Formats: sequence, structure tokens, C-alpha cells
Amino acid sequence: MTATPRSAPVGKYAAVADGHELRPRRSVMFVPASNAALMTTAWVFGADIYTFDLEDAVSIREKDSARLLAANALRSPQWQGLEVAVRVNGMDTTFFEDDLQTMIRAGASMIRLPMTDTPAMVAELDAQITEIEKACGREVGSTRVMAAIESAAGVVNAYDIAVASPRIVAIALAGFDYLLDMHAERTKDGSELFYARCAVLHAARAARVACYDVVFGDVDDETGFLAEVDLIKGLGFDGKSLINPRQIPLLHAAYAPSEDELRHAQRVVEAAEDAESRGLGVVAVDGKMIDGPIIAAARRTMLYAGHQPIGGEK
Ligand SMILES: CC(C)(COP(=O)(O)OP(=O)(O)OC[C@H]1O[C@@H](n2cnc3c(N)ncnc32)[C@H](O)[C@@H]1OP(=O)(O)O)[C@@H](O)C(=O)NCCC(=O)NCCSC(=O)C[C@@](O)(CC(=O)O)C(=O)O
Ligand SMILES: [Mg+2]
Repeated sequence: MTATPRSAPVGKYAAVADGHELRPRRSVMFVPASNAALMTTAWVFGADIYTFDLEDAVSIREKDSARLLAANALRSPQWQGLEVAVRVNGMDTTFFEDDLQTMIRAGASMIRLPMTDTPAMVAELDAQITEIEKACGREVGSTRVMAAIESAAGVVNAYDIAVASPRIVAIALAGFDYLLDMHAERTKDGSELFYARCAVLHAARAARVACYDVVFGDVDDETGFLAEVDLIKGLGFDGKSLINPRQIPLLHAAYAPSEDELRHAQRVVEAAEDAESRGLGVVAVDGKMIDGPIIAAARRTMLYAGHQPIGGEK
């Protein structure tokens, strides 16, 4: 099943959504749900989206206790007001149904589906979530989905996956499983990921959903991490999946605009608003015409610098 792509602005969810809350969404940090200490403290780290992990960070014998810890955390006051996704176990596992039932009933606002290979998987997930939402009295459609693309099939099907349900707000490339599937090896320059990064990004942009890059596994290699962030920011990713809180401020700083970029963005937004109030169709800044995409990019720049651009992202 494939649905028509939404008419929302490109990558809109990265900055907007969630009850129209206007804020950047760059860092998506995994927190192993089996670790009670992390689950009670990790909320302080300032990730844009936390992801309680029930899948690969949790050993088989801890699956049930991790599910309980995640459900308790979702209901606890510390995590209220933060954006939290839950990575459930794969649809082909015996844990999946319990994970989905328990997390949605506990109030998870987003499910991260691992190993999303086909749009049919998303359609099936959508149907199951709808049943659970109805059964527990949650608004139907209120649970969002981030689909993780972790295989060659997933990369090939990325656009169909991204438009398979209106619940999908983002897709994320998962480097470890993808490279395993490809029989490829991780290198410092990331050439082995280049095709997948571009394919997944094109799918996300065409489907108007956000797009997140792979986990960087060596948490002590700050230089390597920053080089990778520089690359993926330039390619157009909204941000990155992370595994360690030390990576959050590095990512946010790299995505923050420079003072010059911010000053220019402010002038573009002011000029656009002035033109709008005077009923002018075309406007120029420094002799250059500014149009819709330039104004939208300027508003996004202001948002990423911590400003609330008047008029919101258009
Ligand atoms: C890497 C390491 C062991 C290093 O530990 P270290 O202790 O040496 O780190 P330190 O920096 O010293 O920690 C400083 C303080 O932060 C605390 N702290 C650390 N990490 C924290 C955290 N994540 N959340 C909250 N708190 C945290 C720590 O407890 C300490 O607290 P305190 O003692 O009080 O000072 C640790 O980070 C960690 O376990 N990470 C999570 C690993 C994980 O989730 N893997 C699964 C997701 S990937 C995957 O599945 C592949 C994928 O599927 C991905 C895809 O789908 O995209 C694919 O296919 O590619
Ligand atoms: Mg994986």
C-alpha cells in the first residue's frame, strides 16, 4: 500500500510538528531500556528525540524487564514534555506484539521500527497501531512512526516505505545492519554508505519526512564524529542517530548557524515579512531575489539558532 506524499514542507518534521511545536530535531539518542540507571537519568542530556531501545541494546533474557522499565519511564514525570520514541523489536520476533501493545498503552508518541524492508511492513504496523489505539482509547493516528532502513531492500524501497503511512514522520538509515547486509566494511570516509545515504535522503525529501543518518560507533573519536557530521549536514540530513550523550552537544553545535548566516537569515525573514505586509510579490535582499525556498531556509536557520521566526516555517 502506498499513500500520496503529504504536501508539508520538505523535512518539515525535523523542525515542526508534535502539536505544531516549533523546534529543531537533530539528535536522536538511543537509551538501552534494560539499563535502569540510564532510564532514570538520561532525560537531562538534552537530546531532541530520545529512543528507548528494546531491540539490539537489550539481551534476550532482559527483553521483558526492559519493556517494563520503558513503560514505567514513559509514565514517569521526568520524561513528560520530552519527545520519546521507542525502538521495538523487529516484526518477525516473538517480542514485537508485546512491545507494541505495552508501549502504546504506556503513551509512546513514536515507534521506531527496526529493519523496515518493505512498505507492506509499514502498512501492517499502521493497522496494528490503529487497533491498539482504538482499544486503549488513544486518538487514532496519534502514534507516529520512524522507520529504520537497515538493508539493501530497505534502501531500494525507501520512498515507498516513507509514504506507506501518514504516521511516518522520519526515516533513519541504520549503518551497522545495512553494511552487514551489503557485505561491506565501515571506512573513515564513509564511501561504502554514500549510495544509501543519498538514496534514503532523496526518498525522505520526496516524501516530505525527516531523515536521520547512521550511528557513529566510536564515542571517543570526536574528530571522526565531527567529520561525519560535517558530511551529512552538507548532504542534507536533518540529524543523526546517536548512542552517547557526549555526541549531543557536538551535533547541535555543528548544526547551529554561524553569526553571518543568522544575520542574513534575519534580514531575509524581515524583508519577506515586510513585503508580505505591503502586498508585494517579489522582494530582494542585497540585490538578490528571495523566494519561498530561500525564506523557508532562513526561517529554519533562525530556528536552529534558538530564535522563533515570526510566522513559523513555511
Ligand atoms: C557506547 C557506550 C557503551 C559507552 O559507554 P560509556 O559509559 O563508556 O560512555 P561515557 O561517555 O563514559 O558515559 C558518560 C555518562 O553517560 C551515560 N551514558 C552513556 N551512554 C548513554 C546513553 N546511550 N544514554 C544515556 N546515558 C548514557 C553513562 O552511563 C555515563 O553516566 P555516568 O556514569 O553517570 O557519568 C554507551 O554510550 C552506550 O551503551 N550507548 C548505547 C548503545 C546503544 O544503544 N546501542 C544500540 C543502538 S545502535 C544499534 O542498534 C545499531 C543500529 O541498529 C542503529 C540504528 O538503527 O540506527 C544499526 O544497525 O546501525
Ligand atoms: Mg540495527
